[in-house]
Amino acid sequence: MYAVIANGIELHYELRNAGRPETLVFINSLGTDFRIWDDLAEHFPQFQILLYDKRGHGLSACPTSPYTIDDHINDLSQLLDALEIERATLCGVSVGGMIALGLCAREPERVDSLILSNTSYRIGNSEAWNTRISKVKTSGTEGLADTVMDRWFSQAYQEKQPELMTLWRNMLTATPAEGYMGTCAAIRDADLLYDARAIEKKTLVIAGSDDQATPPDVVEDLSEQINEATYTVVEGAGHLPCIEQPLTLSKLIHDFLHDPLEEAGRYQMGMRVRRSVLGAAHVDRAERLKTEFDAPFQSYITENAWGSVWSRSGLSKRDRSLLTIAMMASLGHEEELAMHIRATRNTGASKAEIQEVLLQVAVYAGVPAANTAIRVAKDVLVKMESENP
Ligand SMILES: O=C(O)CC1=CCC(=O)O1
Repeated sequence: MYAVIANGIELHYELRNAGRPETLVFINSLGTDFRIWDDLAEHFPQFQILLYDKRGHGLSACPTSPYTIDDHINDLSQLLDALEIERATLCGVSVGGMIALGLCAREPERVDSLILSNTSYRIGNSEAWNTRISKVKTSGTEGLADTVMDRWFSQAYQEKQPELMTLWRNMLTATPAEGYMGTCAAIRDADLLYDARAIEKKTLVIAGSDDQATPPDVVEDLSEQINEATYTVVEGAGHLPCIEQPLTLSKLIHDFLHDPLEEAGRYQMGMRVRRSVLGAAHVDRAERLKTEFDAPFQSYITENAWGSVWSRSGLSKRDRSLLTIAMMASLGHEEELAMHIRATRNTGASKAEIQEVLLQVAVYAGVPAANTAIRVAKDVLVKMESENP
C-alpha cells in the first residue's frame, strides 16, 4: 500500500508497470475507489499506470466537507508532482472526468491527451445534489445505495452479475459520508464549460448508451465544446463502462491513443518515440550529424521504425526492446545491439532480462552469436553502471 501527502492530505495510490516512459492516470467517480479500473488497466501493459483514491474516498484521507472541484484538481496535480510524473494521459470517469478536464485546462503542458468517460462540464443540478447531500446526512451512503446502483449499472449487467452487484454496492457504502457529501458539493458547484472550450488536446469522449447519471446527450454536449474531441457510445453500458465492458473500452482507448497520424504526423510521433527510447542526446547527435545524403534514410527510420512500429500499443516498449536485442544479437549487428542495450535505461528492461534474452539467443541462434552479444552487452552495461552508479 502506498501513500503520499499531496495538497496537505494523505492520498492512497498505486503505480503499476512503474518506469514505463508513458503514463496513464485513471481518475475515479463519486463513491468508488480505484478497484473500478482493475479490469481495464490490465490491457495497458505498455504504460506506467497511476491509480489513486480521491480525497474522502477509498483509503485516502477524508477532510471535512464540502470540497471544491479545485481541491480535487489540486490533489491530482500535487500527486503527480510528488511522484515526479511530468506528463500523462488522463482518463477520468464522471467527476473523475471533470478533474481531468480541469487539470488539462489549468496545466496543459503536463497532459498528453484526455479520455473523458461518462462525464460533462456540468453534471446534474444544485437541487438534485442538495437533496442527495441531505439524504446522506440522515441515512449515510446506505440510504441511496439502491438508487445509485441503477445509475451506475445497466439493467443487463445487474441481472448478469448479481454477486458482483453486492460488492459494488459495498464499495459505495464503504465510502465515508463526509467524503461522499464533500464531493457531491464539488460536483454541484462545478461548471467547467470554459475549461472544456479551452482544451487543445486530443480528446476521446465516451458515453454509455444505458447511462442514467450522464446520459449520452449530456456527454455528447461536452464533446461538442472541445476542439479536438472524438465522441463514441459504448452500446449496452451504464455509467461505468470500465467495469461493465473493459475490453470494449480498452479497444477504443488503444485506437484513440495510437492514431499517430491524427496527433502530429508520423514523423513527429516517430521523433517522440525515438527520443523516449534512445534518449534525447542520441537523437540530437544523429540530427546534428545528418547530411543531405542520409536525410531520407533518417526520415525513413523515424517515420517507419519509430512512428509506425515502435509507437504501436500492442507490445510494451520493454517487450519491443527485449525483442530487438534478441534480433540484433542473432543477426550479429554489434553497433545496433550496443545502442539497444543502452536504451534499456529508458524502456525499463532490466539487466537480468537482458541476460535471459541472450541465453535464449544461444539456444535459437547459436552459441557464437550469443557469445559476441554477451561481450557487447557486458561492455555497455559496465559503462552504463559507471555513468550512473
Ligand atoms: O452517483 C451517481 O449518480 C453517478 C455519478 C455522478 C457523478 C459521479 O462521479 O458519479
